[in-house]
Amino acid sequence: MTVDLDALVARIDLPDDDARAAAAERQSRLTKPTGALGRLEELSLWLCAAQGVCPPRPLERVRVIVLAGDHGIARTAGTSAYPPEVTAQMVLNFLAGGAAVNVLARQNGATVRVVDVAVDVDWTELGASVPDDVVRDKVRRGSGSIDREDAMTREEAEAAFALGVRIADDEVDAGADLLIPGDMGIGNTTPAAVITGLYTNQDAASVVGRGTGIDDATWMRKTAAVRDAMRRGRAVKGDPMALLTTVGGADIAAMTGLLLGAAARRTPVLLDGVVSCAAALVAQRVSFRAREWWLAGHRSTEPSAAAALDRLRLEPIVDYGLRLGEGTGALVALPVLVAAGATLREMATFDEAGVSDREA
Ligand SMILES: Cc1cc2ncn([C@H]3O[C@H](COP(=O)(O)O)[C@@H](O)[C@H]3O)c2cc1C
Ligand SMILES: O=C(O)c1cccnc1
Repeated sequence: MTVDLDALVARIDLPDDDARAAAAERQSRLTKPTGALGRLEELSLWLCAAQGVCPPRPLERVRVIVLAGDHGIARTAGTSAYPPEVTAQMVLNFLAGGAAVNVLARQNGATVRVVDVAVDVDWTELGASVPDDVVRDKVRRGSGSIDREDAMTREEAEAAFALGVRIADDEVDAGADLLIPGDMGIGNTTPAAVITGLYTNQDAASVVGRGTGIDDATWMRKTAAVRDAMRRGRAVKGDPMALLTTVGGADIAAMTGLLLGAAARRTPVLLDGVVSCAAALVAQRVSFRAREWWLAGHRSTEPSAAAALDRLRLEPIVDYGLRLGEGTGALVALPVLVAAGATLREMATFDEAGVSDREA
């Protein structure tokens, strides 16, 4: 199967400027001093533009899609503070509802879907029973050690990417009105740093962070691995699918497809941490319009997240020192976006409430 990127790009439009203008006009008539709701006003305009309607509809079916995959670099170079088997164990934790993403989703009335894109496990061997819809579309077991070999074949990258697009389509068809990309994969901050380093023109040391909490010696190994992978990836920077193949990972390829698929379906996205920001950088290389459908939920403490957000020109909604992934940062930001929509939708206008507007 090959992915027709041109056809996908052709389906990506810009959000609705008329709805945005109507939102700005309505904001100016609400019972508050002009501009007094600060960034909530800006977010409400964005939501109207993305939904193509003013006032905005309540967000009723927010879906977190956790894309799980392992990364060979965690085994060969030991770039994580935690062992690789945690990826599969956490997938089971997500399914049982015990992870941070489950708790935060429940708090917000959002739901979580987990997809095994490339977890390095055979579930039956492990003696675990995993629902068919979680494993059905698995692309491979783990991704290659990107400091020395490709993450996967081009065919696998395209299959993973197409899976992401398909997930976006399925979710939107099922009524999703906001998508949150979540990541789970020990070692995944390494390919995220590689991609971000390449697309923001920074060296390895500037984009490598502490991930799950690595010590100095591990940081040095991780930085060397990122440097080597960046060397391998530099030549294919201009070809997003080749970049994903060479130094990405199947889960990151799927996330890239998900972000573009959401844009093609005119569906807003709240980005999360380093992995979704790296996928967003790749997706932006495919379509510059796609970015207009995304908001940055939060600024992770990882240096590559800040670099990527800067390049994407996205100002995060919250900056709470989170460094977890899974979609958690986006879920912490979600109530702010919900509040922005609610004020624009539900506040009385000066006319309705009989409140005197400012003198013209
Ligand atoms: C228990 C646990 C739960 C997690 N949930 C998300 N991550 C996050 O941390 C990992 C990336 O960091 P690094 O590159 O340093 O391995 C990914 O699994 C990411 O999803 C977790 C990590 C752990 C250990
Ligand atoms: O902020 C993130 O997204 C992050 C940080 C560390 C590990 N995993 C994810």
